[in-house]
Amino acid sequence: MPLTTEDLLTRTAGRLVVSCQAYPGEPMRTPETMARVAQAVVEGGAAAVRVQGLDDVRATVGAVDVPVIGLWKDGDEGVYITPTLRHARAVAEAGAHVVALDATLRPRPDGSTVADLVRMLHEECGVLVMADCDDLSSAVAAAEAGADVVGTTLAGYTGARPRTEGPDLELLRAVTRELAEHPVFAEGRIHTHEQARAALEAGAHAVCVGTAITHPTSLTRWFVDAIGAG
Ligand SMILES: CC(=O)N[C@H](C=O)[C@@H](O)[C@H](O)[C@H](O)COP(=O)(O)O
Repeated sequence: MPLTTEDLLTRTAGRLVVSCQAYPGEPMRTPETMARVAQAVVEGGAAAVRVQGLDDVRATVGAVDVPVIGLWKDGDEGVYITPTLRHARAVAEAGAHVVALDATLRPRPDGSTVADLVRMLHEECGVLVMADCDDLSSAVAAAEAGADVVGTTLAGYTGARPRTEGPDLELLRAVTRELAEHPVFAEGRIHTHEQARAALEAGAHAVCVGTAITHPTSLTRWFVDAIGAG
């Protein structure tokens, strides 16, 4: 049975989504490792997980019983999060319940629009869509295009907004106010419990945390820097 928007929203309301990603060349970058990390965060109470790469999606879908938000990062510049129809279809076929994709207003490499991607994912693949946005206008456009969930994922990474030290709460407030009933996931630079609570207070439907839970190299570096031991 495919996941419905209502199922996703019920399961994630006021809860934590955890992004489990390792980066190219890193020791933890294997699908088996990320699936284990996903299992570990689900044991801790994660309501859904977000994973990158087709093999990670396949491994994780078989390992956890929570919704899996899948994406395919192709490169690290420009539109790289599930950039084309081909990438989006592949993530859906790998088993993701929700496909996350770049929903900024920048042109996509295959000339597709967010509306094209949403239509294909809903009608042909039967999966949900998380729109990774970078500012208010892209969030409004993604909601209008029919994305099931809008995320603040790309705020601070495209030049549309300054890169705030923590989450971009100003944008989050503006998006939740403007979109009213449309669900918004707060994502990006949420590093503390207080920031997670503040994101929910700002109107987020759910909070997605990555680095501060699943990236030991960064966590270690933060401690090393804090004690001046680098
Ligand atoms: C900008 C971009 O490519 N963000 C990616 C999106 O999938 C991931 O690298 C982030 O880790 C994720 O968004 C979670 O954010 P944070 O790790 O800050 O909690």
